[in-house]
Amino acid sequence: MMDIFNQFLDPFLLTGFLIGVLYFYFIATFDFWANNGVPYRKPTLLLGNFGPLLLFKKSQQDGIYDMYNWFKNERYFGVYRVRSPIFILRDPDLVKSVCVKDFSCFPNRGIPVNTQDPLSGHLFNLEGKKWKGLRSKLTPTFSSGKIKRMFYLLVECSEEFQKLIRHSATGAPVEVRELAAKFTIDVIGSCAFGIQINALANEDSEFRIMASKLSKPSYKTTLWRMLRTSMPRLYKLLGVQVIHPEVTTFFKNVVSQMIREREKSTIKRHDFMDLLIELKNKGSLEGDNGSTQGLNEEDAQAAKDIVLDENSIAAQAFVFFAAGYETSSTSISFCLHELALNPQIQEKLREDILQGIEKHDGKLNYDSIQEMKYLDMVVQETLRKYPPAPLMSRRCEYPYQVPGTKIELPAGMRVVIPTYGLHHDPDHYPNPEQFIPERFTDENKRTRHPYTYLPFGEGPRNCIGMRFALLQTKVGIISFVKNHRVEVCEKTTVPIKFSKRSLVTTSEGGFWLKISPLE
Ligand code: HEM
Repeated sequence: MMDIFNQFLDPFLLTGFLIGVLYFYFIATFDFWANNGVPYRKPTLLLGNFGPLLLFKKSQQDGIYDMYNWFKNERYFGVYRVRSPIFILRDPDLVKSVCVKDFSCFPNRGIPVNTQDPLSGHLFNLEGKKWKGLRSKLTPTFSSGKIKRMFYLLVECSEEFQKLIRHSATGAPVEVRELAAKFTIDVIGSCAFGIQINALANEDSEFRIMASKLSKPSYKTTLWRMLRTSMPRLYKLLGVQVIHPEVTTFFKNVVSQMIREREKSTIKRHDFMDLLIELKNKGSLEGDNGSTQGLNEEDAQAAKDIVLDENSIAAQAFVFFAAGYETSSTSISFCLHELALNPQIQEKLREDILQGIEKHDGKLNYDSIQEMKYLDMVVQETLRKYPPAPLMSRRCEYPYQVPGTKIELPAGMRVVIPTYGLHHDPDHYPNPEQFIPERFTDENKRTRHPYTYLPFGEGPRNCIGMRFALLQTKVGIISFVKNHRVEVCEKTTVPIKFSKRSLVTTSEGGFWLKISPLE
């Protein structure tokens, strides 16, 4: 007996045994799709079907596009991320079922979160009743009325932005993403945190430093993210903090200081910080009895039960910043890139913008932007060709029979909506690589399935900041195009190469363009 035990302790045998256990652990799930009659591709040990993405050989956009095209005639297919099966939808009717019709089965994204992180309790991460309560509470802060009152803050930032654009219009190549990011950092800083950051003027602004820590993930955070999807239990057990502690401390301090200042002052700025503080102190917004309207009794109670304390305000302001600054600045940059490649579209856009401003006594106001129809089409086409979020995720909360099939997804299954694949499918968008704003005339939109266009997601879990995001993206584009021409230069990359590391769709080497003032 002792002999067998000693033999087992032999380092070679022990290593062999452990390798065997690990091998069976990693392949144990690999028959899941075959057993369920779902089309799939043979996965690779340790990486599943995500090898090129996990090893940074491909961008998320290219990876999703390839997967989407593996099964051209199917409504759905299965893949493995490391060892976890994931169900991917191709049929827009199924997207509608998951996001809207059967939302009660898919209310959460299923991205593991470590709640030890003080900023983790934000809307994007929360689940179940906590999410529903907070979403109902926050929705009125994004109403068109509230955003209209904030518009003057966007105009202030746009004026600073135009000075910087004028300064950069020397005819030499300019990296426009850097400029656009300074603008969106200023806008979100001003509207969400209530402070004038002045990233546009101040190269060393702390907000800019924190923003770059957020958008450029280090090798360490990338590895943690891999662990999060491949071994969520271990990830939670280790209590890993994906957000850098320095970033957490910074945002928490900014918010506590702001709350203290605002509570002493009687001046209203009408920004998100004012609204969040009002929610903290009064439970709902003045003149708004709608935050619990349309909810059943249980959900209305959940909304009332949500108490916004200082930590929670910091977490919401943080997610508005994290979800809003880079998505909008890259959208502005992609749009400028396309305008430089398509001078006739740029000309038509400028006319639309100048006419809109002229109609409103030469002023850029909220209403004039709503009337710029061609601008809206250009922005929609930009978000189609370059959706900032290339995919969306949902988790099945209880066994779900996929409509029109005999397939039953078990509780816990991740379902992915491949936004980038749908936006580049020639069956929905002929010549998908061409930039054609006319795809978004009312008439053309009516000819398409609405669930083939998903830049802001869909259903009750869609982007709460959509209205604000569109507004700041449009103000950013207007600031450029109104008085300046953008052109390609020797440093412009055509076609764009997507970054292999970034979670948000962006170009690998930046967006280099030439800016010149209009005569
Ligand atoms: C062009 C800019 C933007 C794009 C393309 C975008 C896109 C998205 C997408 C695709 C989602 C996930 C939707 C889903 O799962 O169905 C999302 C969620 C979210 N976005 Fe945005 N976003 C943008 C800007 C903003 C801004 C400016 C804010 C805040 C000020 C914001 C706040 C949020 C929040 C809080 C969520 C989570 C909502 C929830 O889970 O209830 N986003 N966004």
